[in-house]
Amino acid sequence: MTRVSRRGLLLGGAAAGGAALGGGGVALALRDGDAPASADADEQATYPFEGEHQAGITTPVQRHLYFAAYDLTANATRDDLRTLLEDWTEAARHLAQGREVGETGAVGGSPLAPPEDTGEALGLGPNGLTITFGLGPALFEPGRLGLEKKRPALFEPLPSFALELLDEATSGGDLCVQACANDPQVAVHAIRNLSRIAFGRAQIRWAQLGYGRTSSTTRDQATPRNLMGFKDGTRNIKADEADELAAHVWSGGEGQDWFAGGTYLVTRKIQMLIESWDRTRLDEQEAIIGRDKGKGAPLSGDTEFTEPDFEAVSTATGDKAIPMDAHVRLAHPDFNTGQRMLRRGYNYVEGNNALGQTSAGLFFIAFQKSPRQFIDIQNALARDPLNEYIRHVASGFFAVPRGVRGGEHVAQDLFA
Ligand SMILES: C=CC1=C(C)c2cc3[nH]c(cc4nc(cc5[nH]c(cc1n2)c(C)c5CCC(=O)O)C(CCC(=O)O)=C4C)c(C)c3C=C
Ligand SMILES: [Fe+2]
Repeated sequence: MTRVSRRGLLLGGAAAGGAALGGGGVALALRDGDAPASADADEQATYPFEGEHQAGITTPVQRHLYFAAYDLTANATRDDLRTLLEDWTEAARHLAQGREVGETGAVGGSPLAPPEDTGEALGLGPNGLTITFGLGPALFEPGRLGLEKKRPALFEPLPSFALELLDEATSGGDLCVQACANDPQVAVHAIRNLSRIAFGRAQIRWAQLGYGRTSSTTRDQATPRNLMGFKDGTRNIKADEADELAAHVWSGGEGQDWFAGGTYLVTRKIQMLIESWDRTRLDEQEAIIGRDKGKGAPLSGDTEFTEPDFEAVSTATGDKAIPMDAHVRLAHPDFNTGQRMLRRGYNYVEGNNALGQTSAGLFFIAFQKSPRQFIDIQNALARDPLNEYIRHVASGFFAVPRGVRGGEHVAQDLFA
């Protein structure tokens, strides 16, 4: 289906049917847990689309995100869903290698017909693009697509949470696609072309652009900062922690074989009251998070990666060094029956509102084997003083099927 690699075009080479990147060994194929080591390597990186689990979960977090949720058209059938996932899988296999969509790509077709590929990624490398597909709970509603008997036991809509102010129009969805890449245009190109492919079967319900990762999934990546200025992702689950991934991220299927090796994806658009935060004393900011703002160490002391000591007492105040309601205490596995999650969020900035306040925040993304992990930790955060400075304004919840192997399409066993 794919005509030519985008890099092949940049180098002036025709590469019909060739490797992901033409031009004398410029390709940099990485395993899912490996991070590229330079800017050029970032641009040339490719991650395998196929694997035991979908890419874009443990993959070293790329710099940009374009996330889209889709609704099936009102009269779409189970067969429409299956063929859509088939077509999306085929396109994603090629996009992940930095190749154009369609037989004739962006400029190789008839001048009398619209091009098959939209073309804005011509000349850009693969940029480590990963495409991750998810299914929304409404697909399993009785009487809708005949999939009710295939619903994983834990896949119920999320409950409502304290203080959230969700916008329905930018929440939920029947399907989701997470595109992550080191170049924003590459991520946007992927979603745009997948949306074209969906035409007549599904349309975008909401989409979110994110920049500046707010977590790391490998030890090679420095911990990035969120828009509150704090290092975020220090204690995230890392790609090489196989036992932690098995314990907290990969589902056993809940009696549904098609879902074994999958995971649940929760997104939360969390608006930050940036201007109020910026007028808050440094020591108060640090007490709210429970970590030092400079190096990211827990307030109990030492370095970023030192385990927090929740019993340590501040000699200055006689109180607990990490306050009883600090974010990192409330979210820590020790106080949440050992539960953890793999976080993979991004910053977002969307101009200003009518009051001149910055419309910015965290597009929180977490993968977990059970929705309970998110629910319990989010409930624990109900008394987080951080809530004075944030508001959850949108929510997404999806079942992410296992990865595909040669010739398969995403969620193939769902239709068996
Ligand atoms: C329900 C889950 C979580 C939401 C929502 C959430 C929002 C949120 N978090 C920060 C900033 C930080 N979070 C940190 C750690 C951390 N946060 C969660 C969960 C949620 N956060 C967890 C599970 C953890 C790790 C706890 C642990 O195992 O120790 C940190 C510290 C650095 C780190 O470990 O990542 C920061 C900083 C913001 C600003 C925010 C909402 C806007
Ligand atoms: Fe957090």
